Amino acid sequence: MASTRRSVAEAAGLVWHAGPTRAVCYAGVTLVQAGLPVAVAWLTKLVLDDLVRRAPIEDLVQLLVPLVAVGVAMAALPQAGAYLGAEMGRRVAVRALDRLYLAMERFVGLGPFETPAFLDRLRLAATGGAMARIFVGATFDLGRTALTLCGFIGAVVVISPLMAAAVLAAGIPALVAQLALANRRAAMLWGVAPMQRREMFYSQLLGSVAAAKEVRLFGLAGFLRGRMLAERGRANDAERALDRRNLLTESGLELAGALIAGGGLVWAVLAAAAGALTVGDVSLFIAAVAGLQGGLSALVHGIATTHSQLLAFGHYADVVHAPSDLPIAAEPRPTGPLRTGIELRDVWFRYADDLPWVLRGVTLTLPYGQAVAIVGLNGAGKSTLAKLLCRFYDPVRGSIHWDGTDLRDLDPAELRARLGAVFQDHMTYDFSARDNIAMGDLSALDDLGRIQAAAANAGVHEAIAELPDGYDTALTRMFVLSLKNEKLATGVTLSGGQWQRMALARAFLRDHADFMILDEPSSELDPEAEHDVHLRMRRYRSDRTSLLISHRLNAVREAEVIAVLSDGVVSELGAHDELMAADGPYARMFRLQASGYQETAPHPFPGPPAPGDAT
Ligand SMILES: Nc1ncnc2c1ncn2[C@@H]1O[C@H](COP(=O)(O)OP(=O)(O)OP(=O)(O)O)[C@@H](O)[C@H]1O
Repeated sequence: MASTRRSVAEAAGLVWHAGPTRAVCYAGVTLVQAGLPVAVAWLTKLVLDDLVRRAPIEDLVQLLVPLVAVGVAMAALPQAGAYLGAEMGRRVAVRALDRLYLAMERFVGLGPFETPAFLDRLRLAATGGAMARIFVGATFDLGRTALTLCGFIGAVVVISPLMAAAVLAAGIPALVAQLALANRRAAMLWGVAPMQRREMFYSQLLGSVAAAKEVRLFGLAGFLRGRMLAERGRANDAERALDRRNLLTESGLELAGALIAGGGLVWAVLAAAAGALTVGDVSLFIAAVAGLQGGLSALVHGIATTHSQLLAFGHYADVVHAPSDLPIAAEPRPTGPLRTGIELRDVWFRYADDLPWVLRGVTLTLPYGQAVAIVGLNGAGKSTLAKLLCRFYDPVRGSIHWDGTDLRDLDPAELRARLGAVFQDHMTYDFSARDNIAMGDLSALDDLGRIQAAAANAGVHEAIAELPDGYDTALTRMFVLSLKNEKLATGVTLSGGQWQRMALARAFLRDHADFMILDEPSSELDPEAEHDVHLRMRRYRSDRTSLLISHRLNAVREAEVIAVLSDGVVSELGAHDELMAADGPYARMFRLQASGYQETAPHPFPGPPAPGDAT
């Protein structure tokens, strides 16, 4: 009930903010439209009665003038109403879209976007939001139908209260049945949402450039198509079951309505023959019963449709009113320039309560102006730690401090404005080369000089300059809309290493950042490029606080502090020389990697021993 109230309030707010004057005009037109059919029926009854009793022509004219006026209004008002409604609907839709995506910005962490239930809700919310204009229009229609209905009920009550009660009584079960159906439809939509999500996943895989190689090489197309169709089949089964139920219920209701109308007609004609009703009464009765039944049926359908739209709209309202996924300080402390460093104090973290711990008490200081490197085996939690430093998640236990202030007491947007980062799974935007780099700092969107400097720092300037349209070349094989001149273009794609340099250029664009996170920034580069990029990064990092994550130990050896992460804790800490002298796991990993570059190194994938080999 509370959620219904909230949805109704949200819809009313959307209408009001879309333009109060327009809303009032639309409501006025709707109100007048509602009264017109009843006025026509009543005036027709009076005209017929006057005709039967041979009333003077002046009396008839007095009735015919308003009857014609009402007819004209009935012809003209729907167009005016449709225009006002459509304009209001467009404005409502824009505002709904804006509010939904504004609300999504409130989710400052990554958690919700990794939760299937949230993703389903988001999809339904987007549908519900897009439905806002239909929902609002349907609500006004519903109001008009209800008012017309009240007018006809009044008319039938005047002639026969008993008949009015019978027709109304027939409508109540219909209303209850339709509401139940609407609830079932909403539950069905929620139930099939995961199937639709999976179906979309398979269909996207089948059409995705990224998956095309493996799909073809491993012959996955048939398998994926089968799974996609299986999901569609399950969703169809659920829809079919509901449609069958609808069919039975609605046929029964229509039949009952027809029987009541027929019975009423017989009664009215017999009553008129016996002199209990006038001819005008019969005409009004026929018009009123038809209007009442039509109106009741429209009302029942309208309520059911609006109700199911309201339930869909509820998902939209849920998302729009959802609090942030991470607690945001009511009065955040300012995030000043980094002065002393960043500290992790006994940080414990797991992605969900039912998942294993990734970090089990990490304590580490990243001193101001120094480069700290984190190394460790796959899955040790290095990227997780980097994400915690961006406050994409909060530690489950322990805390992270920026110059002594807990990250939870800072404004996440202010904190992130002070960070630069290259993530292991960096983005490749289907934009132009210029826009791709500008995503790192939108203030540089129109400053080609800054973009070129960042590209040069990342060692990708020459490659971009040689593209057909230089920095304006679209980096995609899809059709894209340039952010700059809104022209459609298709372009070229870059190699993996070039994309990685683009990600670096984005990070370098933030040359004002206090703290730089580089998570495997050179994993896709050839040895020469890697060497080059590391030289550039070293230059860039000097006098800056940075965190470097890399499996290439040669790349991290110059960091002031190297932390080895294993079993969820920092197991070794120190400069390269200290760690080598300690001869622990770091030294072993380093020697193992170095041995890979020796000509006499053992084969990395030794085959099974040959027959006769000594064991
Ligand atoms: N979004 C997520 N949801 C659930 N578990 C996750 C998520 N991201 C990572 N994990 C798990 O957390 C653990 C640590 O992952 P993480 O990516 O931090 O390791 P890593 O040290 O960076 O590994 P690699 O060297 O392979 O990049 C892994 O077991 C991984 O499965």
